[in-house]
Amino acid sequence: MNIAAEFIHINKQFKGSNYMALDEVNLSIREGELVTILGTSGCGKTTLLKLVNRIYEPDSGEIRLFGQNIQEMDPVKLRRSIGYVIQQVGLFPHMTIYHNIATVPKILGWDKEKIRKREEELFRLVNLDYKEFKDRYPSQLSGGQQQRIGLARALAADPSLMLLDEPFGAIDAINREKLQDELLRIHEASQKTFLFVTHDINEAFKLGTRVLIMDKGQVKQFDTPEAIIKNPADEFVESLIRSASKQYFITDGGGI
Ligand SMILES: Nc1ncnc2c1ncn2[C@@H]1O[C@H](COP(=O)(O)OP(=O)(O)OP(=O)(O)O)[C@@H](O)[C@H]1O
Repeated sequence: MNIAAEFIHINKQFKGSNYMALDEVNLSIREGELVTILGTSGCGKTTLLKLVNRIYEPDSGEIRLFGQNIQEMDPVKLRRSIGYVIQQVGLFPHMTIYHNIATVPKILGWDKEKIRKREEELFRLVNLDYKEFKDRYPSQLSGGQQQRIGLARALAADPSLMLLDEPFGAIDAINREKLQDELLRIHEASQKTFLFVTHDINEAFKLGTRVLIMDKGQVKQFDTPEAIIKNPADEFVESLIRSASKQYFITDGGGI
């Protein structure tokens, strides 16, 4: 299987800070994986994502996407080739849902018919009725619906990599479960590589094909949910698992 993203000796320390936001991070992520990134507040999860779309630059080290060093890529083109979903959604308030989703396809020069077909496909994918929602403005949608549109917009130009930073963090528990199930379905259907930041342990273990556990800028463990539960790498990982709700760790089947 191809390698989608590689982090090679990545270090990052913010100006004025006396510790490393990322400390010697080495990772290799395969194409098609849904990697969840889990850790305590301030451990470097968001920084790791923002290095991938070059909102931040590392102090040292190299990041490769599909074999290409991102330092050698034009940052604007790079960002257009990556889907990015954040907790605050970030839809343009003065644009209809249709035009929000069409932003990147328009920049890429798609014709109207191609955009319309893609929109219909995306609405189906995120489970919203095209006719009902396309002409609404973001403020006329619930938080969960907005986040679905955020997801659709990020997927619009068929990016090979999706970065998701706590996308469901502000959604109530019931809708959050639904969105998680939809995300799993979308990932399965798209076979794209997803990097998903969360501080919710249940979410990380439910969604991740592999879970990346971080603490103080360092990778503590990177493995499948089952392997982490069976063999936590150290006390930090063990205590994280212990602190999780019983939902995914103690079930009738005895596992996740
Ligand atoms: N732009 C910045 N300038 C200075 N320090 C920063 C900046 N961005 C992040 N940091 C610091 O780097 C460290 C890692 O931050 P980061 O946002 O990556 O953490 P996180 O794991 O995503 O946390 P959370 O779960 O709370 O969002 C923190 O100590 C944070 O204060």
